[in-house]
Amino acid sequence: MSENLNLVSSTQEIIGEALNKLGFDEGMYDLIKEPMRLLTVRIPVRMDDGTVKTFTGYRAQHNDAVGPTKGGVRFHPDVDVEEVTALSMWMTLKCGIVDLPYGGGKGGIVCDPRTMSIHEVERLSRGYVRSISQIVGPTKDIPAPDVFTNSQIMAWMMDEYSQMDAFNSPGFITGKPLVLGGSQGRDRSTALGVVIAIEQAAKRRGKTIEGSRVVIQGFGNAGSFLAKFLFDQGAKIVGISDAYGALHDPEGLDIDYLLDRRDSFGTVTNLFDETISNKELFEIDCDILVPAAISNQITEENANDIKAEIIVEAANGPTTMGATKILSERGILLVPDVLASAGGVTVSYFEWVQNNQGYYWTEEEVNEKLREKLVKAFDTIYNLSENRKIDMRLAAYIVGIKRTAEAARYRGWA
Ligand SMILES: NC(=O)C1=CN([C@@H]2O[C@H](COP(=O)(O)OP(=O)(O)OC[C@H]3O[C@@H](n4cnc5c(N)ncnc54)[C@H](O)[C@@H]3O)[C@@H](O)[C@H]2O)C=CC1
Ligand SMILES: O=C(O)CCC(=O)C(=O)O
Repeated sequence: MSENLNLVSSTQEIIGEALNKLGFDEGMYDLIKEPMRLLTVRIPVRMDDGTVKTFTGYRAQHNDAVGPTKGGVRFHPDVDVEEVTALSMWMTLKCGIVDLPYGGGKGGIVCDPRTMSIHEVERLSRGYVRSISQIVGPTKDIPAPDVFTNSQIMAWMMDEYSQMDAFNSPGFITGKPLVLGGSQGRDRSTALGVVIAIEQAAKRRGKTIEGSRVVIQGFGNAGSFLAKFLFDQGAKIVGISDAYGALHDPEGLDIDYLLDRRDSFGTVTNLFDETISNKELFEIDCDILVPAAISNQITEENANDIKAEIIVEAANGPTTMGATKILSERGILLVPDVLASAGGVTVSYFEWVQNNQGYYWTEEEVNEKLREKLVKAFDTIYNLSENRKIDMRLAAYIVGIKRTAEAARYRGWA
């Protein structure tokens, strides 16, 4: 039988198991198994050549029992309703794990910004905000960056919303440039969160970052800052990739050189003649593996080829359920996405708090608060997984879904 690659049904399965272990009934599962709101929009955009092209976009709001929904917007050709739905569910789990007063949301547009001009991307970004404006807002649903979106796109989206609202609304979106109310540290927060997760995982295995051999899939916002942090702490980055291929050097890649030369979409392999495939990247001999690109990369097909002792998921949904089981049986410590990649939304929350207060913190304050939340979450989830003899993904789902389920029960929704 071929394995289940469906992101929604595999997420539903673990959520069902987590709710069951927490003692909630079928009614709660029925409420939480799908987004409460899911909007599909068609966005006409005037292209530079004068023609009009219509794009499809989505915004999923998984559950707002705890508070407004929160989550990024992805611009990618593979975006579809299944992916956006699963991503919104994972955001609920992340917010629960790091104890933020939010539910999960996520958005996406089916497009390839790598083939569009900057003006076309701006018109598309503004059109998306107009299309979803009725269901989003600083106290309803707060977007942020994700794959192939960045602080410039957040700035256009914030401006469009502010123009419609007729007053400045910095709290409408996070991941903004600093001059528009962005937070210190938001650009590197996802990577810093992953570093904290790696530190904690390494400690449990008697290892340190210094001297470890690391492979990272993806060299965008998450992957490139991560590579830099680890490189500066004395790790050897022996493999790195982008959408077109991968680089491998057993002696360690020169991360500063790669950072200098990469483009804004995290592409770096085009600079080299000798590359390997993303598939081969996962087979490289290393101590720590970090998928930091797209979903369904570690499957039953390649889980047995992985050499790393620790896997920390910076990407959303990189490992299938079947592969999670294989890796757990092989004794590999897998730190799941909903914990390891929660640094981004944590600092997004800090950004929103600062916008609401109109008072801004230093990068040291931001990083200290981020570390406190992530170390606490890691300890709770690791200890739960050890005590109950379950993998860290199920432990993370139990911790992550609890607050939403309790809030829904108090509200009388289930
Ligand atoms: N940016 C953020 O704050 C957060 C991002 N994440 C997750 O981290 C992952 C990476 O996101 P970002 O770094 O923000 O995106 P990005 O757009 O900055 O970089 C994406 C990277 O993935 C590579 N990539 C794209 N398609 C690929 C493919 N088919 N095969 C292999 N590589 C491919 C790109 O070449 C690029 O290097 C995603 O799963 C995202 O959802 C998770 C939490 C927060
Ligand atoms: O920063 C945020 O609000 C959301 C980040 C995000 O989309 C994610 O963690 O996948």
